[in-house]
Amino acid sequence: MNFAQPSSVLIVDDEAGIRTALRVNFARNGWTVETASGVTEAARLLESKEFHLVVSDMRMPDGNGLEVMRSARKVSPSTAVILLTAFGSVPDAVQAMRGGAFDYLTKPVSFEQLEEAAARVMQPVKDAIRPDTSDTGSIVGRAPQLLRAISRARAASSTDADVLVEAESGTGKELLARFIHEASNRARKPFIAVNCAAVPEHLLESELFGHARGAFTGATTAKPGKFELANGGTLLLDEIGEMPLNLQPKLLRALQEREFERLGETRSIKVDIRVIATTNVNLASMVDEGKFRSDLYYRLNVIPLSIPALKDRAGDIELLANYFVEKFAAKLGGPAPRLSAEFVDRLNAHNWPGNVRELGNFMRRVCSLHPSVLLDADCFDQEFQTRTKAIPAAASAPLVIAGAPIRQLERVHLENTLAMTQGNRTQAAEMLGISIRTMRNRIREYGLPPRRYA
Ligand SMILES: Nc1ncnc2c1ncn2[C@@H]1O[C@H](COP(=O)(O)OP(=O)(O)OP(=O)(O)O)[C@@H](O)[C@H]1O
Repeated sequence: MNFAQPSSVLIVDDEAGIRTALRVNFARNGWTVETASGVTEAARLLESKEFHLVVSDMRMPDGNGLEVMRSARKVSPSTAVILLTAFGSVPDAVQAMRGGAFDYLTKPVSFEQLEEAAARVMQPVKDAIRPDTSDTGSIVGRAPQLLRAISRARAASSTDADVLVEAESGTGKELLARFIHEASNRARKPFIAVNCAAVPEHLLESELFGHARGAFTGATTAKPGKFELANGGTLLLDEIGEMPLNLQPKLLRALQEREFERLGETRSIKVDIRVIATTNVNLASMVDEGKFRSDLYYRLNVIPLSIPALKDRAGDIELLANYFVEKFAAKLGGPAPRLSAEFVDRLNAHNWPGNVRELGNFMRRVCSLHPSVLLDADCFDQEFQTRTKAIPAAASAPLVIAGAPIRQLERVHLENTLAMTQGNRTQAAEMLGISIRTMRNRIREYGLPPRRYA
C-alpha cells in the first residue's frame, strides 16, 4: 500500500462543523484530506488507503479515538495519530498516550496548535536536533522512530502520569527522562535519579525511603530518601527490573498513595512526584517468570515509551559521531576533525550493541589517539582493531557460524571480551560501551560463571 500523496490526513469527528473547519485548514496547508464521521467509517477508509496522519476526536457516538488508533495501527503502524481530548480530561490524555498516540491536544483546539503537532509528524528533523553540547537535555538524532519517541515524551511531559521507558542499554533512556522532566512544569524542581542496580540490595529501601536515626547499624543520623528529595519534581528509577521482590510491595504502595514511611519510623510522609522508570530488560517477561510483580508493572507502565537501538536509526550514527567529535573538540579547544566517507561507512557497518554510549566512547578514543583534521578508514581500523584484537587463542568461547542467532553472537562476544580483560567486568563493559549493570545482567542471563567475571 502506498501513502496517498502529498501529506495525507484523515479527520475523524462526529461534529460536521469541526470536520469542515479542519478539512479547509489542512487543505489550505497543502494536505490531502479525507474525513469520517465516526469510528466505523474511519476503519473503512483506513483499510482502503494509508494516511500519514489521523486526527481523531476521543469521544464519538459509535466508539472512541482509541479504537480509531487501533484500526490505523492494524493496517499501517507508521501512521501517526493525534487525539483530541475533552478539556481537563486527564484520564483521556493518559489513555491516549498509553495507547500509543503521537500526541494529544485538549479541546478547544486552535488550528495553529494542530498544525504545529502535524508539522512534527512530517518535518520532525529540525525539532529534534539540539546543538546543545551539555550532557543533559540534548537528544541528537533524526530517525523517525527516535523523533516519535521524543514527541511522545513531550506529550507525556504535559501530563503528570508515570512513565516507563523500555530500551536497550546506552540508547538514551536517562536522557529522555531528563527531557520529560525539563519539558514539564516540574522543571524547576529536583530531578532525582536512583540506579536500582547500583545500590546494594540491603541499602535500597533506605536509599529510596530514608531512615530514622538508629534504624539500623550505621544509621547514626536520620536521612531522607530519594522519594522525599524528589518532592515537587521527578524521580527516575533507573533499572527498575533490579528492584528486589521483597521491596516491590512498599514501592507499589508509595506509587499508588504517594505516601510511605522512613525505615524505623511510623509517621507517613506524603510527596508530590512524577516517577519515570527505565529498564533494558523486558519487564513483561520478568512478570511471566515471577520475578517482577504484575501489579507493580501495571502501575509503573502508565505511559510506555521505547527508544530504538542505534543500529536501527539510519543516519543517526553519522550525525551522532559528528556531534561527539564537535563536543570533544570544544572541550579540548581545537577544531573538530572531519569524518571521511570511508570512516562513516565503517561506522555504519558496525552494529553498536552498546548503542550511543559505545559510539560516544569510541569517538572519544579515536579523537584523542588520532589528532588529525580528517578521520579516515585507517583511524577507524586501527582503533577498532585495538578494541577487538588480542582475543587470547585460549578463549574458551566457540566460533560463531554465520546465520547463528544474534544472542549467540552476543554471548560469544561477551565471553571473548571478558577473556581479554582477564574477567574484569568493568573494563569489559567500558570496551563494549555498556554499563556495568548491563554487563552484570548479561552475565546472569547467559549463565556465565559469575566468579570468573568478578
Ligand atoms: N540521542 C542522543 N544524543 C546525544 N547523546 C546521547 C543520545 N543518546 C544517548 N546519549 C549519550 O549516551 C550516553 C548513554 O545515555 P543514557 O545514560 O541516557 O542511556 P541509558 O539507555 O540510560 O543507558 P543504561 O541503560 O546503560 O543506563 C550518555 O552519555 C548520553 O548523554
